[in-house]
Amino acid sequence: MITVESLTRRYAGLTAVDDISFTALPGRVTGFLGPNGAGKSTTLRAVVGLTVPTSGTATINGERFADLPNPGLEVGVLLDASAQHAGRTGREILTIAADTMGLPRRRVDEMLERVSLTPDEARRRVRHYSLGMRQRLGIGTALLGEPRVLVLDEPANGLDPAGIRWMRDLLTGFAAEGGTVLLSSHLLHEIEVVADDLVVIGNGAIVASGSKEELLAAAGTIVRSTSARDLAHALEQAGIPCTLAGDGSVRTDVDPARVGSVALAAGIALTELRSAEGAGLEDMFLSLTADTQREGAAA
Ligand SMILES: Nc1ncnc2c1ncn2[C@@H]1O[C@H](COP(=O)(O)OP(=O)(O)OP(=O)(O)O)[C@@H](O)[C@H]1O
Repeated sequence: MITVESLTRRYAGLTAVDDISFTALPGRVTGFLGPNGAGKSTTLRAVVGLTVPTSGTATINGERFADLPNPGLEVGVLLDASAQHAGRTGREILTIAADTMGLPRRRVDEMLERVSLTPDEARRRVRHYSLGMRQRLGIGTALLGEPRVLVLDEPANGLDPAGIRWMRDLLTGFAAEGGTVLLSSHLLHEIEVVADDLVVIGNGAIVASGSKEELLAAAGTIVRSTSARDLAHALEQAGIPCTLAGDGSVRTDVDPARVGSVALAAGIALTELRSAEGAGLEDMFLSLTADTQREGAAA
């Protein structure tokens, strides 16, 4: 289990993460989503001890990462697949990791096979690896110590379609055996398929968290008109809070019938009116983060 409690991280003049709390539970895949610069990497780095919080805590099974005696046996981490030493071969990287964790060398061969790196690829230097191969090696390093917790930043990055499916099966299988997975991704379809729980962050603050089903069901109404601004104004005049999403739609928590009657009374022609339920993660994401999206703000 990963527990983040009142975590704040400030850099000179900027609060990257502002008093956030959430948990990633065993047996579940928790997807961590947010627009560029929202604070995802900062949070994941704090969880694995690479960033010191300004205040608050992040713990893995109740312990701070820095206090874990042999962290690789408890938590597998893949934050930046390109951060591996480019001059070493894939096999050398896994061997060094196995030695550091006190694992038998045979684990290296098992892991190369598990992440589908061939003996020939394992002998190549990492600088000659494709992004997808680096990602596989990174996953291999993360899984080497058979940890019960995984923390992954954009794990599907660079993988081909078969690789993405492989990663998906690996993560759901890991959670099905009781493991805890916390992963960030911009690939919303991937998150939608793989995640049980979601934590959505915008501008350093949590804007939503809960089970995927709960969050997708509570998505409200999506409406479009020839002028989104006029529609938003009419809804606000009628006391209905709404947001202008980055894709030009207007989102609100009230039901479609109410929105339709306000539009009719205001003489606004609608081009789309529907319940957001079932609209999927992308719509939910855009509506929740509308205030913090660069494109949304520009629009
Ligand atoms: N070492 C640092 N020094 C100063 N500012 C930083 C540092 N690391 C992150 N930031 C700032 O903190 C904010 C959050 O960055 P972070 O990398 O956590 O976002 P993110 O959600 O991972 O974004 P992306 O989706 O683009 O990867 C950004 O404004 C970023 O510029």
